Amino acid sequence: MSDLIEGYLGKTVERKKSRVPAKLDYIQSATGLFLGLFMWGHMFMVSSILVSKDFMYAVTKFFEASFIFDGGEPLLVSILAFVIFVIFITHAAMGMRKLPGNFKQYQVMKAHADNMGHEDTKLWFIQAFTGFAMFFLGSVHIYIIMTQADAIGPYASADRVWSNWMWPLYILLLLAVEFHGTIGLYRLAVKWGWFDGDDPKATRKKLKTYKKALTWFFLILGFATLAAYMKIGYENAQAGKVGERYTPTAQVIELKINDGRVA
Ligand code: HEM
Ligand code: HEM
Repeated sequence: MSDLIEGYLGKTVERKKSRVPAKLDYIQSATGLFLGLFMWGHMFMVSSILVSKDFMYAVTKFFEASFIFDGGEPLLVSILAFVIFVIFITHAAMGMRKLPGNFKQYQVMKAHADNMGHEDTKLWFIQAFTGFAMFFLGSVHIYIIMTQADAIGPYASADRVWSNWMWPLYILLLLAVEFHGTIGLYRLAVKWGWFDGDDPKATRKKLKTYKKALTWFFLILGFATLAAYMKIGYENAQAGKVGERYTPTAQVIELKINDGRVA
């Protein structure tokens, strides 16, 4: 009954405003923070290919807990991807509340932003746009990784990027997630006053510089990584090796020794 009254009148029986919006904001910030930090880790793990194929192979096997399960267990990566997907969907559901719902709302927001000429208000627009794009781009990626966790590795990932045409999607997703993530973390720091100190204005300026530096850093790292997978995928396609799995150098040497070819 009280839900019904609040539903129609926008106030509880005690004439108080609901606390739900504040809770939803908190969930949005918490999931955003988690995803933002997760993505930093993610970009470093994925960029292991820039060191060497063997290193990327070792990182993959580490996440499959090959130190416990012989040869690794990709199901663990599927479970991790599922958990991330749930957090991603929760965050997106909270984010939907902030997107303009019709053209009139959009027009009001745009006029307000233009009129204010305030950089942080413009940042909000970028965040709404990149967030919307990730509904589609992020879902495709996470679903594929979750259902094909056994196909992660120096060759399998490169084949997916090149031969399975994931690179155009990754270019867009990389741009969206890097802008959205760093702007989001910046906004969080400002919103909750994490590093305010004695002079919040000076802090905001500093935070802006960090934001810019981090965006550039992760974009350059991300595009270098993507180029590395594209190159390996292209070479595999040229050599007719698409679908072949990578054998780490140590294992190749061992095989050769067992074969009697190396004394
Ligand atoms: C479908 C996917 C997503 C949608 C629709 C979405 C939407 C949004 C929106 C609209 C905001 C603005 C909230 C505000 O300023 O009041 C936001 C904030 C944020 N998002 Fe996302 N987002 C998505 C995915 C992600 C991902 C993958 C990350 C990780 C990099 C992320 C990190 C953040 C952060 C750190 C914030 C700041 C939280 C806050 O201001 O409370 N988001 N998101
Ligand atoms: C547990 C969850 C996740 C796992 C295990 C994972 C794994 C991977 C792997 C293995 C790659 C290399 C390419 C491939 O194999 O297809 C990759 C690339 C990529 N992932 Fe994820 N991913 C996860 C979640 C996410 C999320 C939530 C986002 C952003 C919304 C994201 C954005 C990207 C981007 C942009 C690339 C291209 C990398 C680059 O250009 O440097 N991933 N991911």
